[in-house]
Amino acid sequence: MSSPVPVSGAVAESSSNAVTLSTSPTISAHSPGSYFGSMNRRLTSSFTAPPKTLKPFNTEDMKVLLLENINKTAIDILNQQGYQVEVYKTSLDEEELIEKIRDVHAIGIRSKTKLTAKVLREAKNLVAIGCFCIGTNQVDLEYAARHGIAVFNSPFSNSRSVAELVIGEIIALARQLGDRSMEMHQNTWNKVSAKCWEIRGKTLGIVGYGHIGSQLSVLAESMGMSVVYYDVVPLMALGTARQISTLNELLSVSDFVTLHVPQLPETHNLISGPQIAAMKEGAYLINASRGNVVDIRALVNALSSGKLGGAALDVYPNEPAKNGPHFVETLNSWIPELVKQKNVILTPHIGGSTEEAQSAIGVEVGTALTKYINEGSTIGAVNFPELSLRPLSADEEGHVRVLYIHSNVPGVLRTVNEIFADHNIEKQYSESRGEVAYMMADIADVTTSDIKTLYEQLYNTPFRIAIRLLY
Ligand SMILES: NC(=O)c1ccc[n+]([C@@H]2O[C@H](COP(=O)([O-])OP(=O)(O)OC[C@H]3O[C@@H](n4cnc5c(N)ncnc54)[C@H](O)[C@@H]3O)[C@@H](O)[C@H]2O)c1
Ligand SMILES: O=C(O)CC[C@@H](O)C(=O)O
Repeated sequence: MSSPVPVSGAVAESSSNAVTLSTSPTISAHSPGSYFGSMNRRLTSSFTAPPKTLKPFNTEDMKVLLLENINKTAIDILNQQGYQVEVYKTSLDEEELIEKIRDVHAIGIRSKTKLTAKVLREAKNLVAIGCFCIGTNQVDLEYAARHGIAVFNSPFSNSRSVAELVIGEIIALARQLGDRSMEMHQNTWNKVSAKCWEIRGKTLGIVGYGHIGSQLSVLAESMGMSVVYYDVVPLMALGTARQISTLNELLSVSDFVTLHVPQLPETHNLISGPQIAAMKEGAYLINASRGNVVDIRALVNALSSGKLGGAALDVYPNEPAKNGPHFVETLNSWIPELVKQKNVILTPHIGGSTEEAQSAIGVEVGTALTKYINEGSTIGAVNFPELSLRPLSADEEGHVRVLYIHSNVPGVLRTVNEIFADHNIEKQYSESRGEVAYMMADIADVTTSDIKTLYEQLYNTPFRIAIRLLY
């Protein structure tokens, strides 16, 4: 544990409850030294008293790594907190990632960065992960939860962008726009109408009627399509759409089939040879969900045999970590065959890549990260119990907020409340999710020396996964 040293004058001045405790630059939320320090930040309060400045650590010690070209809105939010923010436009390969992640308290990624157990094992200081996207399959969520790392995402900020892309692709496939445009770029005039269709009156089959699927349903109906959908749970139909009880039935009645399911073991190769065989002759397949939802070899066979009239793919089993000439055979062995097929639109995972979506995601996930780091709020976490307490106000002197992540076993609250016994517990809230539970508590009548004792006692409890004390 680092030995207490006086806080700097600037911080002491800015905070009414500055204490003579500080931290080393290697501050860690998982070690007893981690809660020492100070934080110069104002919290909003629902009370008339001015907000209290919580001081979990020196903000300049807080290191955030942002990968994959995360939007400026997020960078601004994190910079405004005074964190040290390091930004990369691309993902990092595993070796570089392990090197970088050792040092940081929070990391922001999109869909390319694989935060596996192997990588997370090295992330000794990591408190939070922000997935600046919808999908969280790139993170080992369970490992993260078991090691006290909260994961946040943006569940619907890019849904509209994906739905609009799919609408564009439905028309582009029906009119063979990709091929006509490519021919013109190669100086070939090829005016044809054979197998080109209006979309009015055609049936769109949506697999997965969640945020994206249901948004798409509304757009497609407004253009005169009939919509059917298949989902593993019963869901309210929007407009005149109709839920269908089996995937095979949906496949057999749809002119266009579009996939909007998450990456799960059950959705791996959800569409393969037998499912394609169940589709209508000349139908079209669109996949903007995750790459391994479609068996691409089976798709290539169906395109070359003429069974399918075309396909649009935005996602692939293996995707390059950065822009450039990387969509080649060494990435996925079927690429040379796929790119030869007629009426196939291939896009580089851009479903959610619009200015609107990226800016909204930056705000949403950037804010969730700061609220967790500064206040302990886990609202919006995908692997943690969701909890929040109102911020402390400035007139609440001598208070400490305890954030205690622990194994979900009997007897924890009894033990913890014995540790709190000499103090008034003003608020306490606990929630579990699977094997992990999270307790937030605001404790009154706490002196500076109590903080250290409280921390040490909590640290030594057998159920502890991670602790932070904000004061
Ligand atoms: N291409 C892109 O840029 C892009 C952008 C955003 C999201 N996505 C992907 O799209 C997926 C869907 O996004 P969403 O926001 O609509 O998710 P969502 O969670 O709102 O909806 C998913 C729906 O799929 C259903 N589902 C799950 N398993 C199923 C199965 N086996 N068969 C049928 N339905 C099943 C769920 O019940 C749910 O209703 C995301 O998980 C993400 O992987 C891709
Ligand atoms: O922006 C990305 O990289 C991912 C987009 C999308 O697949 C998502 O999961 O939101």
